Order: sequence, then C-alpha cells, then structure tokens
Amino acid sequence: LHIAEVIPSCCSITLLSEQFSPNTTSDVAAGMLIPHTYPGTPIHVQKQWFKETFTYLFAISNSAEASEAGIHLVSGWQVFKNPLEAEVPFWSDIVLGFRLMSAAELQKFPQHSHGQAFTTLKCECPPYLMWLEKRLKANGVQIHTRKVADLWELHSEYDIVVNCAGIGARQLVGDQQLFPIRGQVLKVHAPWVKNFIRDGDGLTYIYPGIHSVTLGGTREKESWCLSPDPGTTRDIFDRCCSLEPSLQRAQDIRVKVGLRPSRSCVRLQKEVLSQGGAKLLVVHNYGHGAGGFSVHRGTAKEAAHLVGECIAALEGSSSKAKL
Ligand SMILES: Cc1cc2nc3c(=O)[nH]c(=O)nc-3n(C[C@H](O)[C@H](O)[C@H](O)COP(=O)(O)OP(=O)(O)OC[C@H]3O[C@@H](n4cnc5c(N)ncnc54)[C@H](O)[C@@H]3O)c2cc1C
Ligand SMILES: O=C([O-])CC(=O)C(=O)O
Repeated sequence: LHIAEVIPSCCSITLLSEQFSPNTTSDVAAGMLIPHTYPGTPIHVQKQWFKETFTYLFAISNSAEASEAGIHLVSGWQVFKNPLEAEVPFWSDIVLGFRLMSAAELQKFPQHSHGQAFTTLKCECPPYLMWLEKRLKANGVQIHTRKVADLWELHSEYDIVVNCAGIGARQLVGDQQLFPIRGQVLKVHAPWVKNFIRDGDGLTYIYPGIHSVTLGGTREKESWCLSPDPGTTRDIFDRCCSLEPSLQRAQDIRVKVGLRPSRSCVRLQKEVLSQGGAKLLVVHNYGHGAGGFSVHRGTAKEAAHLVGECIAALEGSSSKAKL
C-alpha cells in the first residue's frame, strides 16, 4: 500500500498472493504494538520502524476510520517476576504514558514483583487486513490469487518484484536463515476484560480487542504444525486465568495457530538476480518474526524507498521497462 501511495503514477502495481485474509499468519496475530527485538538490526533502526508504525496507526485510531480499520488504544501492564536489567525499554517514549507500576497496582499480580504500565495500540487483524485491501483497490492495485514457485516466472511481466512472502520466503527464495516459530492463541468472549496483561517472559498474554480477547501463547521453534493442540489450549487458558482469574468465566473459546516468520533480522534489501544475461530487480521485505504488526509501516516505508531506487535505476538504463 505504501508503494502505491508514493511511486510515480506511470507505474502499475499487481499484488499476487497464494492466500488472503483470513488465511494468513497476519490473521492469527494478536496485533499488539509492543516491539520484539531483532538481534541483527541496530536498535535505532528498530525504534524508527516502531515509531513510524505507531504514528501511522495512532492517526487512524484518532479518525472516523478507526472502527472499520479495527485500530484502537489499549492500556495495561507488562509484569515481571524478577528485577529488570534495563527497566526502561527502547520503545518507552513512543507508547503513551509509560511508567513503572506502583506497589498498589502490583497487588493485582501476587506472583510478580515489577511491572510497566503504558497505553499502546492494537490492531484487530482480519478487519485491518480487509481495510488495507480496500485501500489497495482504491489506489488502483490489481489483486490476483497466485502461488509463485520461482521469482523468475514473474520476469516477463514485471520490472520489479517485492517479496513479502513471510514464512513462504523459505521455499520461494531458499532462505535457510528463516524459520518458523509456531504460535497458538485462543480468542475468547470476555468483554469485561479491558486492560492488557503481558508476562514479561513473553509466553503468557491477555489482549482485549474489539470483538474478543486474545489469550496466548506459545513459541515453538522450527515447528511447522498448523493444527491446534488441545493440551496447549488448556495450558494457555490456565496460565491466563492465573494472571486474570475472571477469565475462568470466559466463553466461546476459539483456537488459532500461526507460524512467525523468524530471522535474526528482517530481510529488507535490494537484490539483482541474473540468469543468462537477463536481470530481475527484487526488493525483499520479510522475516518480521513475532513483531510484524509493531513495525509493518516502518519496514514498508523502507521497502518503498528501495523500490523507488529500483525505478530510478530502470529509468536510467536503456532496457525497455514494463512499468
Ligand atoms: C500467535 C501469533 C501472535 C502474534 N502476535 C503479534 C503481535 O501481537 N504483534 C505483532 O507485532 N506481531 C505479532 N505476530 C507476528 C506477526 O503475525 C507476523 O510478524 C506478521 O503477520 C508477518 O506478516 P507477513 O505479511 O510477513 O506474513 P504473512 O501474514 O504470512 O503473509 C505472507 C503472504 O505471502 C503469501 N505467500 C507466501 N509464499 C507465497 C508464494 N510462494 N507465492 C505467493 N504468495 C505467497 C501468503 O499466502 C501470505 O498471504 C504474531 C504472530 C503469531 C503467530
Ligand atoms: O509476544 C506478544 O506479546 C505477542 C506476540 O507478538 C507474539 O505472540 O508473537
């Protein structure tokens, strides 16, 4: 979408995808804006990605579009059993009203001794994806269902390929650094739960959304299994009830599983593929792991910038472009 918003109007854009909402990893995500750290990316870059994403979604949450786009503010706590090495995370001045929890607040969490209180944003993922798709169409983007087996099959039709295949990039471009971290979550009806609660160990979380509360979670490295596991469902439910006992009365439990496209860093780079004298310009933007929603707009901006560089290179070259 960001590419469509910024590239010259002489270029046309086609979106090809094997699956669309509600059948993507992004549909499974809790959609909370709390960054996960990518060890291979400098913190100031990650901070910039998060800031741009937060600013973009904050503006949507503050507009008439908010309910259709499924974007809302949510306040709550991240709690810890032990003192933190760094009490103030790099994103503390981007979320709203960050502060350390008071002793009175911590009484709610008898197993935890430290905590952070803040307000952040949450995406209701399927509605947000539908809203983005609507805006793509409004920007003239063609959308087709198609599985791409090899980037070269696109060479005769397109000048630039942007690879946003998530975990699919492992097969599409043979990236062995990309691996799945399986996540199972529950969606429950518990409209009285208004505040988010996240255990700082990253395993247990309770995220109230517009239509349901998301209960998590699991992190199973290298597991490709998309079937829900009933034992895991019970374990997640028990862990969440121990943080928020009122969830024992939650109803209508649905289970979802997704594969986080994990890597030490997001692959955000240009690549020029060559085959028998032919060249194909590729911009990669995949490997967002556990934090794709938190940084999506920032990484999209960087990808769009790289596409701009590819367009400039094509304009400068003598080959006849298919723009
Ligand atoms: C349980 C769980 C909870 C999460 N919670 C959060 C959260 O609270 N906050 C947060 O920031 N992040 C969260 N995440 C992470 C987030 O979901 C991911 O980082 C993000 O969804 C990745 O988006 P993506 O667009 O790269 O991948 P996807 O959503 O998987 O999209 C990739 C698309 O590419 C298509 N595709 C793949 N291969 C091909 C091919 N060969 N040909 C054609 N099309 C192809 C797919 O069909 C799909 O449409 C969570 C993830 C999980 C699993
Ligand atoms: O860790 C969280 O708070 C939610 C999340 O991003 C995930 O499960 O990947």
